[in-house]
Formats: sequence, structure tokens, C-alpha cells
Amino acid sequence: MTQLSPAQKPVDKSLYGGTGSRRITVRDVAAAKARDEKWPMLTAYDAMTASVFDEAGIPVLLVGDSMGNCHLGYESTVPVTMDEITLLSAAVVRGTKRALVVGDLPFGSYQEGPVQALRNATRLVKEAGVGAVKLEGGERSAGQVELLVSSGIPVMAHVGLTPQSVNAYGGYPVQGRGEEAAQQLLRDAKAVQDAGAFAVVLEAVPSELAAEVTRSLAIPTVGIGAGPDCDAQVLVWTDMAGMTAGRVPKFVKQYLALRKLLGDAAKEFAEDVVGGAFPAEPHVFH
Ligand SMILES: Nc1nc(=O)c2c([nH]1)NC[C@@H]1CN(c3ccc(C(=O)N[C@@H](CCC(=O)O)C(=O)O)cc3)CN21
Ligand SMILES: CC(C)C(=O)C(=O)O
Ligand SMILES: [Mg+2]
Repeated sequence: MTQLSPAQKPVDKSLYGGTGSRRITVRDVAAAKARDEKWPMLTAYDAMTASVFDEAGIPVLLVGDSMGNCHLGYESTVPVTMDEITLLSAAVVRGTKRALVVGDLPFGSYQEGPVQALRNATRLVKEAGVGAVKLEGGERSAGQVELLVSSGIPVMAHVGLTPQSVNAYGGYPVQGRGEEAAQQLLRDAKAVQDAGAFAVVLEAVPSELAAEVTRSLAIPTVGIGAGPDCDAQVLVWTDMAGMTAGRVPKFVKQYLALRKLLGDAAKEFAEDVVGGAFPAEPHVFH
């Protein structure tokens, strides 16, 4: 391990609950694994929401391609474009002071190969100001991870269930069940670590397997539907806050009924307008 320069001294005692004012870097995230520290990650798609999570101390925010279904009204993440990810990533960076912002590379922006991946990741770093990018795939994406990392762009990898492959899966099935699939998942996680990824998302895998991958890797694992033994946990913010319409996956815990609360507020406003109770004297200029 090389000596850290002053600018790279650990940001705080911990990623969550720290008070340091400088922005968290991938080195801070990597250092948390050695301390055996668990940390939270949430998605964010706009500056206002991102500032709430930043002020709450969430150390890493992912501008997920889940913006496709959560924010932009698509059926899945598949239609999301580089223009959309870049626009919303720039907003999240503007809304935050401390969080490391990770931009998700959308479907079609890196599958052609390492050079395409580098072109699009570079755009996200230069135009949006993200501190790292994320892309899906283990062994199949190792070449992309390697070129990005050697070019100075930190990469969060993503193995297990990779939602951009929804049309190949025919849904969102749990991955890594059975000995052969478990061995493949281990190979995928090792491949992206060896290619230089600073962390890896494990999505929808049995918790026993996620625990084994977490023990086997030197880089942090970020679980979503991967049980309690990952180094970090991520949820889509609209799922966590009870804002998502319709059914949410089994791995989601809802901490708020935001969809109902916001709907009730909208109805109250509407009734005030229709009934003449709003605006009242405090809201009026003379
Ligand atoms: N709002 C939202 N939350 C997410 O977590 C999320 C997205 N959108 N969009 C992209 C992907 C899709 N994700 C999903 C969606 C559904 C399941 C799901 O329901 N899976 C089955 C698996 C059952 C099995 O194979 O045994 C389930 O019933 O939980 C999992 C992940 C995760 N990602
Ligand atoms: C759920 C996370 C890992 C993600 O990729 C996304 O939100 O797009
Ligand atoms: Mg994603």
C-alpha cells in the first residue's frame, strides 16, 4: 500500500456519520473494507433529492439507470441514454458536497467494447463531474473495466442480476443458484476485482453466496437483494421511501410511505383551492 498524500487522508473515521467536508473518494470507500465498516448507498436522480441524502450523510450516491423506470416512465432501464444519464448525473453532483457520485453507464454505452466504454465514461466524468462510473457484467466486462481504470476513471462493477439483460433473462430472476452458477458468480466478481474495480454490486443472489464473495474479495461488495453480509447495501431511493408505483422487489424495505403522503398533500391542496380556503390572508400581498 502506498503512502497517502495529505489530500487522500481518510475523509473521516467512518464513511457514514463522518463530518469531513471534502468529497469522499474511491480511496475512502476502499479503506472502509479494512475497517470492516458497513456503509449505505442510495440512488438519486436530481439535485434536490441528492442534497437531502448528502445532508443525511449517505456517503455514496448512484445515479442509477433505474431512472428509466423510476423517473422517466420507461418500462425498464434498457431505453436510458447517455444524454439522460449525463443530465441527471450533473444535477446530482450539483446537489451534493460530500457524497461520492457514481454514474451508471446505460445499456448500449459500453457493450461494443473498451474503447466505446472509455468514450462514454469520459463524457460522464467531464460533463457531469461524477467521481466514478458503474457498468454491468463480470468476466464479459473485464476489458472495459481495465481500460477505464488504467485511464483514470474509477469503476464500480455490477454482477449477479444485471437488469440491462432483462430481455435475455425474460424477467429479473435471482442469480447464482446451484453450484455451477455460484462458481460463475465467483469468477465474475474476481474478474472485475482483477481488472481494477474499486467495488462491486451484487444484485439478487443468495445471501450465503454473497457472504462467500464478500469474504473472497479485497474490494467492498455492495448488496441489493444479496443478504446482510455484504460490505455495503444499496436501494433505489423511490423504493426505500415508498414512492415507487406498484410492486417492489422482495429485498426492498420501505422506510416511508411517501407516495401516499405526497398524494394526500396534493388532495388537500386541491380541496383548499376548490373550497376557497387557499390562499388565505398569510399568503396574500397587499
Ligand atoms: N424501482 C426499482 N427498483 C429496483 O431495485 C430495480 C429497478 N427499479 N429497476 C432495475 C432493476 C430491476 N430490479 C429487480 C426487479 C424485480 C426483481 C424481482 O422481483 N425478482 C424476483 C426474483 C424471484 C426469483 O428468481 O426467485 C422476485 O420475486 O423478487 C428483482 C430485481 C432491480 N432494479
Ligand atoms: C440498483 C442499482 C445497483 C442500479 O444499478 C440502479 O439503480 O440502476
Ligand atoms: Mg443500474
